[in-house]
Amino acid sequence: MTAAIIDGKGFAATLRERVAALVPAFEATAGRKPGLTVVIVGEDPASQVYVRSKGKATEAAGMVSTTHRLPDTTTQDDLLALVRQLNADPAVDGILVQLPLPKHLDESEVIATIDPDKDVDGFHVVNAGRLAVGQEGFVPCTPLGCIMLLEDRLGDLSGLNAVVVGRSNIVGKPMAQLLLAKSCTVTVAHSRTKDLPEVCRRADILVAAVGRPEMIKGNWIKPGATVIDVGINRVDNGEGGTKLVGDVDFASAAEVAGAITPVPGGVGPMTIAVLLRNTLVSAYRRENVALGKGAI
Ligand SMILES: Nc1nc(=O)c2c([nH]1)NC[C@@H]1CN(c3ccc(C(=O)N[C@@H](CCC(=O)O)C(=O)O)cc3)C=[N+]21
Repeated sequence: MTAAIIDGKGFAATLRERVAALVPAFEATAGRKPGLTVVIVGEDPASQVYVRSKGKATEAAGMVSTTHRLPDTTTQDDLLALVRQLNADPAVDGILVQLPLPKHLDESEVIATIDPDKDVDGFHVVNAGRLAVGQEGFVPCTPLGCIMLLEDRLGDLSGLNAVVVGRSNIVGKPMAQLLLAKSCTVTVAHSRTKDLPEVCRRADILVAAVGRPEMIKGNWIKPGATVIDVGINRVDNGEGGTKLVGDVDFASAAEVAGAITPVPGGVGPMTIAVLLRNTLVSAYRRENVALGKGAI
């Protein structure tokens, strides 16, 4: 193996500490702590695990964590009414509605109802638009975490060829926008892309966000490239249990890449750390407390 392993878990721990260190100054001025409210509908066990770890991380950073657990039988009107109540609550700086929602609920209407200035997930179309035109708003946590890892590793990204594999609204598209804002030459590849391996081999920065376990192989990677694996796929481990793998075939990719994020321990932990960062930023903005540029 030749690639350096990018320690997302360690970077995320440091980011959470930096967020926590900025909470007391907010509290001293605003007279309250930053608050994140998570809404979860239904009993999906994986979602329950994520929501619990978000709650713990929020409290560990010195912020107020509130969780609304709603039953599977919740109606669209009930859910929209809760979101409107949270929009109006001055103690709530961030609202996160855990996705996916049960099938009878309309996700896009729920997201559209969240106040864009409390949308710490960055999923509202207003925030997607702000990102596209370079205005201040909220950027989705996973792609912002990826940019932080890339800049930590490479410094200035300008002029680099970046290939994003995947075009989802929550990762691929915002990732491409962020890389473009950093002056990369950006290609967005997807399931219909012709000769995907050849396109990937042009990348100095390769971001894999397709949701197909171990699809991207070592011989698709330019020697020395930086590989960011956003995939989190639970697969059979061949011993009657399961394991987590990314969208990149780690063993072969690590022979070729200059640096690579592991799964687990790479991008995943960054997502929660950036959520706390966005909540802190929201709190400072909403109370007009100054947070120096580049402070976090
Ligand atoms: N409104 C909304 N916002 C989200 O940000 C959101 C969501 N809904 N729904 C579910 C996905 C998934 N997600 C993850 C967060 C952390 C890890 C994470 O920390 N993963 C660990 C491993 C965790 C494990 O062992 O299962 C790692 O990669 O090392 C993974 C996945 C946020 N999501």
